[in-house]
Amino acid sequence: MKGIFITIEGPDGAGKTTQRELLKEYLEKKGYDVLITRDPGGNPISEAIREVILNKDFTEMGYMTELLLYASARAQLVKENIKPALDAGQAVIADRFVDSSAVYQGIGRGLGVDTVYKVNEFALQGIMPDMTFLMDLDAQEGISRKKNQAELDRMENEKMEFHQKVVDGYRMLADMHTERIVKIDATLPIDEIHGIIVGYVEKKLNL
Ligand SMILES: Nc1ncnc2c1ncn2[C@@H]1O[C@H](COP(=O)(O)OP(=O)(O)OP(=O)(O)O)[C@@H](O)[C@H]1O
Ligand SMILES: Cc1cn([C@H]2C[C@H](O)[C@@H](COP(=O)(O)O)O2)c(=O)[nH]c1=O
Repeated sequence: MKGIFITIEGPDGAGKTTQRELLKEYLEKKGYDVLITRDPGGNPISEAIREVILNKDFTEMGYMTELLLYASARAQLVKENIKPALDAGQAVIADRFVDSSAVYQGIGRGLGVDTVYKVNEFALQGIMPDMTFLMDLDAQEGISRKKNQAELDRMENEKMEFHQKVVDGYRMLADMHTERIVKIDATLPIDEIHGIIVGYVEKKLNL
């Protein structure tokens, strides 16, 4: 049996992790075996790559290096965590996936969305999300939600212009993939957003 793969996307601080946890609880109550994970991360190798990518001292990192490091972390995440879980029939909920690369590296860094998907083809092993929820929030509001502004990482430290490109890129991607990506107003209260997500998931899973 093949499981279901749900991703939660959006700019930094948009509420992705909050919604991932609530959806996990909901699906577990419904009897699903759930794996939650994050990209980059989710296993020791991908977490180690994450440390390198987000290190705020590595300001000299090239955009192509950045793209390849995200793809490497994702290759290990797919191999070690996501593929085995889906093969075992689990529900996988990931905080970010390849759409983040499309938007941050493809659009934000200007490498091009096609280049991003081409590079990631090797990492994905044919796996794409069944459903994606986009937490749609303006860039400034997302960054402002981060409690400790002194601890912003290398990506969060980018100029507001970059973060706004990311937000616009997500909106464009959602408009291009309405069959998979659901855009949600992330300024709504947490419970209301959870209710909207549950509505879509119930429909998809016939719950
Ligand atoms: N709908 C909401 N309205 C107001 N605040 C929210 C909402 N959802 C989450 N928050 C708060 O915003 C902050 C960031 O939330 P969260 O960590 O879930 O975002 P994130 O998108 O996972 O962030 P990151 O991109 O850094 O991983 C937290 O303090 C959280 O409690
Ligand atoms: C997967 C992925 C992520 N990013 C960026 C987005 C965030 O700024 C960080 C990840 O931090 P989070 O706390 O897990 O949200 O990395 C990216 O630029 N490209 C990607 O593919």
